[in-house]
Amino acid sequence: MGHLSLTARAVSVSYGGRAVLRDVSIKVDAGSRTALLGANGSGKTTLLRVLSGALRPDAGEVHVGPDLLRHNRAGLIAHRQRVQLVLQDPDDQLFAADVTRDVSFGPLNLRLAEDEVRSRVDEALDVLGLQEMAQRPTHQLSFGQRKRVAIAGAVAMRPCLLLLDEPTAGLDATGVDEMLTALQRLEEWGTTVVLSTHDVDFALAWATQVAVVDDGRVHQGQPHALLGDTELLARARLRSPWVLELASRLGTRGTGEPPRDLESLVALLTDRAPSVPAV
Ligand SMILES: Nc1ncnc2c1ncn2[C@@H]1O[C@H](COP(=O)(O)OP(=O)(O)OP(=O)(O)O)[C@@H](O)[C@H]1O
Repeated sequence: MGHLSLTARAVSVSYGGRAVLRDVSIKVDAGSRTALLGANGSGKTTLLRVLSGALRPDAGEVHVGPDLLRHNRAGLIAHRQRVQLVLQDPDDQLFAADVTRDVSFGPLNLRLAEDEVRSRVDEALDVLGLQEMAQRPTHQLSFGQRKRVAIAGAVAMRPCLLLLDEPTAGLDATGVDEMLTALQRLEEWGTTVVLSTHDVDFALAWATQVAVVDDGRVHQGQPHALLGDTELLARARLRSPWVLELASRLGTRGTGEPPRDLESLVALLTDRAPSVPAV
């Protein structure tokens, strides 16, 4: 396998005459961790669909490494063997009776030999930490587990690039930790991951490069530079990272000792008065 870069150049998409992406360019470096950030409805899914080949843009081009994505049958088959998109809602993707059958679907469709299918499915379940659930009916799994099964289905296709639409949305803290472990293993396994999120703090903790969707345009850069640009974040209807928010609140409070108890810290961050005055 091995990492490959993914590039979109001058991409525009409109739905019914309404522009969602306007002359957008983005470069996902081979081996990077790229977070695509934007508010609800900003166009993240649309861009991921363009990158995956599922949506043909009105204008612009997509390249994997040096190869141009062509929207004919052969071009799309070749592209999908390298780039896989996992949808936000696992229930849009899972349909087989149990986990193994679901994850086998893609490799079986490639008409691979039985041994090869089995080895790909084992590998995908292992990377996603799902071996113990291999025989379980998918509908009995938790939402977070179903999300990982959907990713395993894409991983079984052995893509170089994995596009994950909101992989942490709707997960509790344990689910997010399990997803982070899976992302780490995918990276070690040689897959470059691009994910969409509106969680600025998650992007700051995970990504090596970020792209912010703002009114049909995409701004790309280093996480610390872009996510420190509070004007851009406000325009894109995204929250500032909590560390910046805390630092700014502490700054306006003068040079005294910062509060150490949770209640006073929450009060500092939210303007909510503590029930017991902080000393
Ligand atoms: N097939 C479609 N036909 C018409 N409009 C669409 C279609 N798909 C998306 N849109 C519209 O395009 C805009 C961008 O949608 P998109 O799903 O790409 O945003 P998003 O950033 O992924 O949103 P969310 O965070 O809510 O998933 C939205 O206003 C949406 O309603």
